[in-house]
This record gives sequence, structure tokens and C-alpha cells, in this order.
Amino acid sequence: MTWQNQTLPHDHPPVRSGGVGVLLVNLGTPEAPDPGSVKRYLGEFLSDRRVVEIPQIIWQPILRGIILTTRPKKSAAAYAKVWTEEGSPLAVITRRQAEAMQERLGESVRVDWAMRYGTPSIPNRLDAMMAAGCERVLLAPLYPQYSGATTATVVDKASDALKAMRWQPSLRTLPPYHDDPAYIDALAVDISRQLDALDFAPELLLLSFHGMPERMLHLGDPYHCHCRKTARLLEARLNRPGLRLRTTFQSRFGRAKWLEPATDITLEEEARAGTRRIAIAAPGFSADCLETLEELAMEGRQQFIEAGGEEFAALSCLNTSDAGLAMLETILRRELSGWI
Ligand SMILES: C=CC1=C(C)c2cc3[nH]c(cc4nc(cc5[nH]c(cc1n2)c(C)c5CCC(=O)O)C(CCC(=O)O)=C4C)c(C)c3C=C
Ligand SMILES: [Fe+2]
Ligand SMILES: [Fe+2]
Repeated sequence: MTWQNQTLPHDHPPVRSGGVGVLLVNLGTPEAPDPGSVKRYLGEFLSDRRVVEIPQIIWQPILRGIILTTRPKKSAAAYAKVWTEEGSPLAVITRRQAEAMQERLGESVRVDWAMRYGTPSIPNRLDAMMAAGCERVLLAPLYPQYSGATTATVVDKASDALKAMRWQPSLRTLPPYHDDPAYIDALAVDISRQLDALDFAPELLLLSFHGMPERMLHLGDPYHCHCRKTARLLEARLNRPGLRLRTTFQSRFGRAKWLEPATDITLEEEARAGTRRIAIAAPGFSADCLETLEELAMEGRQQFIEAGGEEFAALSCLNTSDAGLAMLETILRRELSGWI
């Protein structure tokens, strides 16, 4: 009998196996495309002090009294347009990415996924990982560009869960990968493949990143710089001299000044200025979601065509493309080095 399976003289927790876990995390999404579910989701998301940096005493009455009484109905209608039989695209794609990483990384690692807001929650999946014997966890926020409003909130949430644990796992976090050659290459390969398959030749490729209040940039958030660097490296790597590229920021929310130029305004301005054929990619999103499938592919198309544009194509995110999965495997393996 080894020391490990002797009967212990006290109530002993199960001995863990020293396993390694990888937790892929994305933003979060409602449970269903109905106003009640969207209200619950937005209530949690928009109460995060890192997302809306207005003192809570001022913000909560605005959020509860105005935003959560009006926006959920409109947002639910938008979600309904992109919802699939398996659920919200963001959740479905993130789950598939986790399944594919489990396949690629093999049995020595347990791969799981979570949503920062809503379900499956980070504490719930960390508990499940630990119950399954993971003593080491790589926390992987799937945001290529770092922001306090996205990446940092994932680490906050995991840290809160760890605070309540007597026996914590060791934690590593995936660094931002906005300028990683593996990421830039994956984007270039996947975007080129999609451009080559179009039945028209775009004059302009718009790279649309999610926006944020400009104030966050002035307070030192690197997100804007990371987006610009991704765009610059991607343009060089794409190397399509006949194609003009522009970077824009989408999804303006609230009254504050957001990063510019805005995607919707640019689409209209370009059409009015005579651009007829356009393609749009969203390199900052690891998975297609409401912001790409509805705001860009549906609303964006309408804005461009109504302003005089003729051909419009919204390209897919990396999702579970070969290039995207190979890139994820590369950056995860690098961070797992010494653990597996
Ligand atoms: C990719 C990076 C993202 C940043 C940066 C970001 C910042 C940010 N977002 C809001 C407000 C909303 N965002 C919403 C949806 C949404 N946002 C991201 C990513 C980033 N957000 C994703 C992937 C999604 C899609 C979720 C999905 O379910 O598909 C929404 C909800 C939708 C709506 O009602 O329009 C809001 C609201 C703020 C204020 C912010 C500030 C830094
Ligand atoms: Fe957002
Ligand atoms: Fe949006």
C-alpha cells in the first residue's frame, strides 16, 4: 500500500491528480433571445465597474430606470435574428472551440469554456475543473486585444472565485495576442480565403473593432493601440496592393465619446464618396456574435446600400476555421509549456 491510498485518520478531501485545465472565456450572452433573459444579462454586464466607469450611485439609477427598461426589448429582437437551434452564436462557437482544443491538446489537459457574464459561469467551471483533479489552470480570455473592460474582468472574476477557496489551483493567464505572428497569420490566411471566394472584388476592406469610451484610452487602457497594431500588421501581411484598408470602431453605447472613426458612419461616408464594393472583417472578435452577425452583416449592409453602395460582404470571424483553431492551439501550447 502506498501513502496515497492509506486510510487517513481524519476527514480528508480527495487527493487531486495534479491535472492541468484550460478555461476558454468569452464575454457572455443571454440565455434566450427574449427581453427577460437579455435584461438579466445586460444587468450583470453593465453593472461591471470596469465596463461602465461612472460612479455606481449615478449609474445604477440610469441603468435600472432607463436602460434596462428600454434596451432589452430592442436587443432581444436583434438577438432573435441571429439565434441558432443550438443557442446564441457566441456560446455555440466558444463551446465548439473548446471541444476542438480538447481534441488537439489531448487527454493530458482538460479543456472547458465559460462566459464572463451569464452562464456557464467562471466560478462554476473552475469548481468543475478542480473537482476533476486540475491543480493548474490556464485562464484564456479570448480577446486578442487587451482591455480593462474585457480581459481584466475575466481575471477579476476568476480571482473572486479563488478568494473563496481554501485549496486554490495555480493560475496562469493567456497574454493578449494582438501582435502574435500566429494570430496575424491566421487572420491573413482566413481573410484572404474569404476575399478570394467573393463574387466581386472589394475596393475597400474595413477592419471593424468593438469600440469603447475614448476616455479609457486617455486613462491608459492599451486596447486602442492593440487594435491599431493588429490592423497595421494585418495590412502588411495581407499584402494586397489593390485593396484599400481602413480601421473603424463599432457598437457605440451611451452618451460618452467613443473611439473613432465609427463603423456605421464610415460605411455611409464611403458609400456617399463613391465606394461601391466593400468587405468588412472583425479581427477583434474570436467568434461571430450579435455584434458581427447583426450589427455588421445586417445593419451595416443596409447602411452601406442605402447610402449608395452596391456590393457588401461581411467576413466570418476565425471561429472554428482551420486557421483559427491552429492559432489557438499554438498560443495555448506556448502558455502550457512546463505544465504538459
Ligand atoms: C471584443 C471586445 C469588446 C469590448 C472592448 C467591449 C466593450 C464594451 N461593450 C459595451 C456594451 C455592449 N456590448 C455588447 C455586446 C458585445 N460586446 C462584445 C465585446 C466587447 N465589448 C461582444 C463579443 C458582444 C456580443 C455578445 C453576444 O451575446 O453576442 C452589448 C449587448 C448587446 C446590445 O444590447 O447591444 C452591450 C450593451 C460597453 C459599454 C463596452 C465598454 C468598454
Ligand atoms: Fe461590447
Ligand atoms: Fe451592437
